[in-house]
Amino acid sequence: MSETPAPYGSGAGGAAPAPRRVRIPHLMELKERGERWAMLTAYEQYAAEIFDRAGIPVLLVGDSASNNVYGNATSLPVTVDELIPLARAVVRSARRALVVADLPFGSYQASPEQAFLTSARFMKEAGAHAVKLEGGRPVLPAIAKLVESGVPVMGHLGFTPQSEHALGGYRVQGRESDAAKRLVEDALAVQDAGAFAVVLEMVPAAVAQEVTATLRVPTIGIGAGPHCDAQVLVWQDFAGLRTGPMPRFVKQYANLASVLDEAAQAFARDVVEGTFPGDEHSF
Ligand SMILES: Nc1nc(=O)c2c([nH]1)NC[C@@H]1CN(c3ccc(C(=O)N[C@@H](CCC(=O)O)C(=O)O)cc3)CN21
Ligand SMILES: CC(C)C(=O)C(=O)O
Ligand SMILES: [Mg+2]
Repeated sequence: MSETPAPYGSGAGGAAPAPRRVRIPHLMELKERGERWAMLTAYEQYAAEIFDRAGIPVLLVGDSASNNVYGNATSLPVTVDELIPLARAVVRSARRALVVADLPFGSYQASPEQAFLTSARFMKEAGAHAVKLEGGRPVLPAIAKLVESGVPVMGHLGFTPQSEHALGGYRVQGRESDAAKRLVEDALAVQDAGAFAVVLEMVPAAVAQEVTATLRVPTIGIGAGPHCDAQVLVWQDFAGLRTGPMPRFVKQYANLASVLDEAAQAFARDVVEGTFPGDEHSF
């Protein structure tokens, strides 16, 4: 009769049956029905559990862990060995969401074979359900190789942070009409190579609208206007955990930094003043 408490890390549901995992065909159905959806990044257990419980259907273990977990200034330095344990934690913690692992800079550009070996590591060692990689024409053979080999691929066009030095910084892409035309062509090529979705980062809303209308697979916008099939934000941005200047495309839905600031100050004060621990915390 006594209830055994769920062990730490077992998730909120305890003995509840595992809900059905979101599958890629479902994302196509949502597009056909005109239903929009949200994606968030996640890099660890509690964020993954919370977003999964909230019904976010796709979680991205972004290479943005580089500058949101590992303390780097950009996404360039993060390695496969650093991302795999984070992806594993998210896969273990999300019961329903599809978990996509972002392939970091240098782990797929050399050849389709390199892209496959890196993706196989994310799938075998972390249990990732799909991978994401950046770029258009240069990565089409890699996308085709992955898809032929059973690896679902999410594309990423527009501003591609791994190329920030080549692109000359954080800038909107596809503003000129020839660049917009190339973006639509690249998106079609990425789809035709087999990608199941395409992230569009920092592109004019009208261009993202055209890509969204052209593609059969869903577009996922970040700074790409309201017409995409889905939207993605980095979780430390949307939750206000990160402080400092935010890109214009971020909407802050909470202010976790100030919540934790106050909590840390209160804890420190209680310890200094001797009011923590109290009798109720002591044995
Ligand atoms: N926390 C975080 N959020 C992100 O959205 C994000 C990352 N990290 N790391 C990887 C990339 C880098 N990205 C970024 C980073 C900065 C800007 C930025 O500063 N944008 C400014 C300037 C735009 C301009 O000059 O045109 C903005 O106001 O949007 C944009 C995208 C998006 N990704
Ligand atoms: C912002 C998303 C699309 C991303 O690539 C990342 O978080 O690394
Ligand atoms: Mg990324």
